[in-house]
Amino acid sequence: MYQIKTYNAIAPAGLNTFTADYALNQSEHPDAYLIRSVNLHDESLPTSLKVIVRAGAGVNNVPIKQATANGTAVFNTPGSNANAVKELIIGLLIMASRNLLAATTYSAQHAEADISQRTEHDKTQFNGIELTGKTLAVIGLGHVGSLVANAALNLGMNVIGYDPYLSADAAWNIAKQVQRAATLPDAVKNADFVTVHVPKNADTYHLIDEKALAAMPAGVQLFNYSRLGIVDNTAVISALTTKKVAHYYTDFGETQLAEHPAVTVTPHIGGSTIEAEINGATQAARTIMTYLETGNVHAAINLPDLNVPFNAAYRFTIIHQNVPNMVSQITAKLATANLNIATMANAAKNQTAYTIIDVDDLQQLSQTDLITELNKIPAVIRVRLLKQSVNL
Ligand SMILES: NC(=O)C1=CN([C@@H]2O[C@H](COP(=O)(O)OP(=O)(O)OC[C@H]3O[C@@H](n4cnc5c(N)ncnc54)[C@H](O)[C@@H]3O)[C@@H](O)[C@H]2O)C=CC1
Ligand SMILES: O=C(O)CCC(=O)C(=O)O
Repeated sequence: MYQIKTYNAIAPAGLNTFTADYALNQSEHPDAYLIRSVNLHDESLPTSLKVIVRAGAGVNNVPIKQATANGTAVFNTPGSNANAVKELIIGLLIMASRNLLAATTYSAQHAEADISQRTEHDKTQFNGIELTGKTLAVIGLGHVGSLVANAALNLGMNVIGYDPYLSADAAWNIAKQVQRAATLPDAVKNADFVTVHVPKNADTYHLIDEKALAAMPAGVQLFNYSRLGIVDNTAVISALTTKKVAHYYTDFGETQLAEHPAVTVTPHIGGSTIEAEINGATQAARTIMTYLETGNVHAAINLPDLNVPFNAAYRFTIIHQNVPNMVSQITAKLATANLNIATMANAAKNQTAYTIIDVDDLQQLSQTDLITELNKIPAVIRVRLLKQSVNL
């Protein structure tokens, strides 16, 4: 039985994806964590933990280095909530352009009997603009940014994208009418609206700072549905004071933003739709099952892709440092045990490498001995022995 520990509210419809071989929240020694936004940075990871899957996109709440050192694979569920964020951004763009917040607040405050006459007089103060023909800068064109860019094009907006690290796969998703900017200032210099959709990391901390704000035209409206810290809130408050920025919309509240009349804060609800939560939990459960049962890896944060059909009786999966001479040391251990290798594959990502070795004959006695021997190789981080679940 595999043991799963969940954090945060995980959609039950997604958890139902787990087969009867999986138990939820029943053990102090979990094989897997299925999480959303819980901050794991201050927790020590148990040695039993083989995989962490974040249902959602951002993994800034996961201590990746510590996980890798523990031999724990880390995944997210790319794209599972991107449509939810896109729809919210489009909703906010419409809200921003039609002064909907002020207009509905007015109506709530004027419920008197003769309101209809007064409304006809007062409504001009809520005159809006149309999005068609306006310019939107999209910073980060991954799963969320590409959907936002394409939807804004469909509303008749001019869309300028900036993403210096755009993957070839992600580029396929972007409509050709989205103009590519070579620099952040180029992307934002004519923007009526700027929306940021990048991961939080050392490079994106304060990506939107005083300098980036200075490059925007006066009266720009800014959206941060990525993470706290990607926009320098102090710089934004100054820019709001000088009316450089007309309004700031964000999913990430902070004391200095509270009650500012030109700031709208939503409580981290970008991915909070029934559909997105089910997508994320389902994708996370599938990722956990694939990794625990086959060791195969696709799009992990800290391991290379390695996908080998599991056709043999046994499989060793070995996470190790990406240093010379590892494969020969590993195969030497198997040769000493007189084992014939059916299939072997190896790949590396940054400082970490991953090796899969399939074998058909493995005596019960030699299993523990071999795992002990493989663990003795200095750069080995974690060895797992998987058994084929169906009889071959
Ligand atoms: N508010 C919410 O509830 C949600 C927030 N998010 C946040 O949005 C972020 C983006 O989500 P996805 O689009 O799904 O991720 P993604 O990984 O598909 O796309 C991120 C894109 O940002 C680009 N990028 C990285 N550094 C950049 C930089 N310095 N300048 C410009 N582009 C840069 C990458 O090349 C990539 O194309 C997540 O990391 C997460 O923090 C995502 C989903 C829900
Ligand atoms: O609703 C959630 O779990 C947060 C979504 C999010 O911020 C993300 O996917 O990065």
